[in-house]
Amino acid sequence: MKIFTAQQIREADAYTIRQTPISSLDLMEKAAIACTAWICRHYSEYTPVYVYCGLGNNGGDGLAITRLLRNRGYDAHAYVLHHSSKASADHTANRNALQQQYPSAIHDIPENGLLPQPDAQALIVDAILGTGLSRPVEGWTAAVIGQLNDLKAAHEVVAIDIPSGLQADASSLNTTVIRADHTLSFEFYKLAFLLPENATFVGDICILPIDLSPDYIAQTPSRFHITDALQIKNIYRPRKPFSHKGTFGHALLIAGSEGKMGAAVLSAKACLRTGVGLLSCHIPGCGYDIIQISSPGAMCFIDEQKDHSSSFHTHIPNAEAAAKYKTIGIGPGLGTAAGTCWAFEKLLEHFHQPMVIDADALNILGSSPAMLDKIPPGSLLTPHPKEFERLFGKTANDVERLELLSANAVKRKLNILLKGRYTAMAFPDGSIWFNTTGNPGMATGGSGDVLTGILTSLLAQGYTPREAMLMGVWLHGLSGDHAAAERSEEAMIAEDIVEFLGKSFLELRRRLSC
Ligand SMILES: NC(=O)C1=CN([C@@H]2O[C@H](COP(=O)(O)OP(=O)(O)OC[C@H]3O[C@@H](n4cnc5c(N)ncnc54)[C@H](OP(=O)(O)O)[C@@H]3O)[C@@H](O)[C@H]2O)[C@@H](O)CC1
Ligand SMILES: Nc1ncnc2c1ncn2[C@@H]1O[C@H](COP(=O)(O)OP(=O)(O)O)[C@@H](O)[C@H]1O
Ligand SMILES: [K+]
Repeated sequence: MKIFTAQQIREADAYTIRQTPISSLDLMEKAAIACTAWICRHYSEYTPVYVYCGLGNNGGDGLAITRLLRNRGYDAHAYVLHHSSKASADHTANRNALQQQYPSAIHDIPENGLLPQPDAQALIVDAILGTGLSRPVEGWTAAVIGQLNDLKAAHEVVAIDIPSGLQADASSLNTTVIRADHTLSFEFYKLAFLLPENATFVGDICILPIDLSPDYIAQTPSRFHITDALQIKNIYRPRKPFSHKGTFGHALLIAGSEGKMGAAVLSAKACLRTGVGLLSCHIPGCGYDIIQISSPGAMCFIDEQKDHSSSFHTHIPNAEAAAKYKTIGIGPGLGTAAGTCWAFEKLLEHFHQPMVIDADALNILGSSPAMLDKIPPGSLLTPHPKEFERLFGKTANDVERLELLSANAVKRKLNILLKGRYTAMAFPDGSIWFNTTGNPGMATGGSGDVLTGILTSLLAQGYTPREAMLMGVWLHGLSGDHAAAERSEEAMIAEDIVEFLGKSFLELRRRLSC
């Protein structure tokens, strides 16, 4: 699914009005019908509704929602805030429609006027400012938003299209923005919804289709995207009847150190459960029994060191030997001992196929930036925000961080993801894809190690690095969702993500047969 900028959304709107029989007012009505239906599904007709409307089309939506809620028996009132000198045409048309049917439902609040004190249990609907925001809010408008935010402890807030004050495509850090519990947005996610710094503004997101022109959507290029099930279904390749273990690649996993063998176990299990043909693990001496007992499907090399690994480079003594392994996954629980750093550098001398680099392997790169230049093009780097910062440096806000992520993916021809609620995946072509599967139950030690195993497995099986990243991150989140559904977000642990990989694959297969 594409993510459009506010400007592109305006163009989609205009294109739809030009190319189809639908008028701009009809489109607003569709949007308002969808929002009203959502509100009616979630709040009883005894809920008083206070709709705060601006003077643009976002306010027009609010006025139409007030009328439609009244039609459904709700005690809804529109408070029109005079933050500007003139109202938009569709705002005025909807004001007139509300005035005609329910004159007592409209309340004008002049600039610097006071807001009403909402009844107990009232729902607040924010239709003050939408994608037409042209500057950060300040003065009276900021004060109004501040007052509404102060009511949040006692009232739920539903934002229409986007929380007022939030910029769709730029950082809104240190500006005044509505703090919504739910955001009902039209047709597309906005980039701002996916940034961690906006989590407290956006709340839960619901995307409501309003039938904007499919032609415009298909023809218009976008740099930002959301991965969806259909796309993953197209990437997924079911196994052929005559395939054998050689068909699905041999992966080498370099992981674990004393006290952190669990990370190696989780990665190895995930790699096996994702379908790799053969898996060899290189681990320190202390981990032999642990890996052999926990993951009997994996083969095992033991390092000469007991507590860390320092000789894994010997598996790839020259370019010919590299061909034995389709890919290498390195990093989970590895540690950053001097011998490990040295062996990693030596490994990169002869291994030039795309590999998966995570955790301590990223930390090693962070403290030795020249090594970054030696990472094979096409490799997958999987930092969480702290590892990202160690690798590429600090940024002032989340939008700048996305740019830094993308710039490195392009410059270094790497596939780099940034983990989070909506993991961002940056590709060498400059595009950025966000993943929506997953849940806070995955915020538990070892979840990332599982992802490394999944990605390593998919690369070994011959998926391209881009396919492996898109599909692996999606599967990882979906398996986390299955684990949470069955075992709760609290009780689920990283191993559960591995256990539910099977259910996720079955779901992919089912979708394939639909
Ligand atoms: N596209 C779609 O798919 C559909 C879009 N629809 C809806 O249209 C919305 C976009 O409407 P829009 O373009 O009229 O802009 P909107 O957000 O109401 O703001 C403009 C007003 O705000 C003002 N203003 C701006 N910044 C300000 C500030 N910082 N502080 C104070 N004032 C500020 C500006 O006034 P001025 O700049 O002149 O002072 C003007 O009065 C969109 O979000 C969605 O809800 C649906 O109805 C149908 C389908
Ligand atoms: N709130 C969340 N919603 C969705 N996914 C999450 C959430 N919290 C964590 N995750 C996922 O869990 C994984 C955690 O990775 P990481 O921090 O590297 O864990 P560890 O180092 O303990 O293995 C990431 O893939 C991340 O996207
Ligand atoms: K709004």
